[in-house]
This record gives sequence, C-alpha cells and structure tokens, in this order.
Amino acid sequence: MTSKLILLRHGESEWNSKNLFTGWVDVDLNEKGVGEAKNAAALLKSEDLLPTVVHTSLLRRAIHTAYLALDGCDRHWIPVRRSWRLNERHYGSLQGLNKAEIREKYGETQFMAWRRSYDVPPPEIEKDGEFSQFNDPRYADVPADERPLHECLKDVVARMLPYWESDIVPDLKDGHTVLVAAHGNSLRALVKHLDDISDDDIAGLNIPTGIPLYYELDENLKPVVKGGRYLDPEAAEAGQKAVANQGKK
Ligand SMILES: O=C(O)[C@H](O)COP(=O)(O)O
Repeated sequence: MTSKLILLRHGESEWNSKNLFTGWVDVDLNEKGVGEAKNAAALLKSEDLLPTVVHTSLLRRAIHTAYLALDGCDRHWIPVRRSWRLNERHYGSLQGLNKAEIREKYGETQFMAWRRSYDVPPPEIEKDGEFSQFNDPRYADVPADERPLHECLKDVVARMLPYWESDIVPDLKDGHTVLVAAHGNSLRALVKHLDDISDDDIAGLNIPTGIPLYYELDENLKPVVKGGRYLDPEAAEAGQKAVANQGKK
C-alpha cells in the first residue's frame, strides 16, 4: 500500500514581496499569496487529492494558507495539528533585513552561505531584539535552550525530523492523505530527508510558494517517484527560479 503526502509552502507573504528575511517573524499572506492558496485548493480538487489531516507550523502565513487550501476543497473540517517544529528556519539577526541589501553589503558568497549552505547559520538574534520571538507565548512550551536564536538547515532537519517521526508518519501509516502546510526551509529539510539529498546538493533546491508538491510514498515511506510531482509543474519551475533569484534585484 502507498501513502499520500502533499507538501505546500505558504503563498507569497507581505515580506516575501518586500524581499525581507522573514524566518520566525509572523507576517501574513499578501493578496497574491491569498490567491495562490486558493489556487492550491483548485489544484488539489482537480486531482481529487483531498487531505484528511493537516499539519502546520505556528506561523500565520502557513496556517492561513492551509485554511484557504482546505476551505476551497471543502476539507475545512479535517483535524489540524500544529507544531513549532514545522516553522520556517530561524533567520537570526537577518530577520527583518532586506535580502538585496545584505547581498550588497556582505557579498554573494556570504549571502548564499547564510541562505543555502547546509551548516552555516546566520548570526544570532538578540533575545529581546525587535524581531526576536524568544519571549513569544506561543513558544512557552519549548524549553528555553531549544528555542532557536538562529538556525542553519542542519538545525531545521534536527528539530523537524522528530515531529515527522512522532506525528506525521503515524498519520501516513493510518492511511491518511496528509497535507503539510509549512515553509521554504522546513519543507527543504523534509524533502532532503524524503529524497535522500546530499548536504551539498540541497543548496540547489528551492520550493515555490503556494503550489502543492505531491509525493506517493511506498511502504517504507520512500518516494515512488523521486522529487515528487508539483501539481502545476510550469508554475513551480517559474516559482523556483524566482526564489533562487531573491536578493538579486
Ligand atoms: O524566511 C524567509 O525569508 C523566506 O521565506 C525563506 O527565505 P530564503 O529562501 O531566503 O531561505
């Protein structure tokens, strides 16, 4: 028996369009992002891929996207599970800063090391800084020494995988069609795991906003088709290029 897993990065956010590093800052979708989330619903419906359970992060852009995508295919009533472990990568002291300005100031190599290297985290954020979430009540249950002040992708893999194993895998094994509505880098971490992508090669993988990526998984929860399948491959390719080029304008 195979399992059905749908990964969905939130639609474009207010800060995506302003080209700002976002990370754990809780910004909402912009109008385009709302449209993308509604379009994701249409894509799911057209393939009869109707989720029976949804997992989201604790950030409103993913929560809002999940709601719109589910509402649009009449699945607004399914069980929802949320975890900080699906949050975007914590972008440390870069949160709130403009990507093009950071690229200009530090150069392409450092900029890309912070964005896409596997194990170079951006600088730590000050705990009480303007864009810090250290004292946000939604993370009160996360032990203080596990509440990140910055993260590289390796850190995201380390905090996301326990949730995959403890909460998502059991739903897949129970036969659910699982929707994971999350973020560019938490989904890169999950795709790295699913497709067994090397630490070097993951640098080249970008996830577009708002386009469902469907994986059929075998009994060992390995993809039947490596890389899965975007429900709108053309739009996904354009979206991936746009993400790759962020900071260049
Ligand atoms: O947190 C952010 O700024 C993004 O949404 C993900 O950014 P990245 O593609 O620059 O890693």
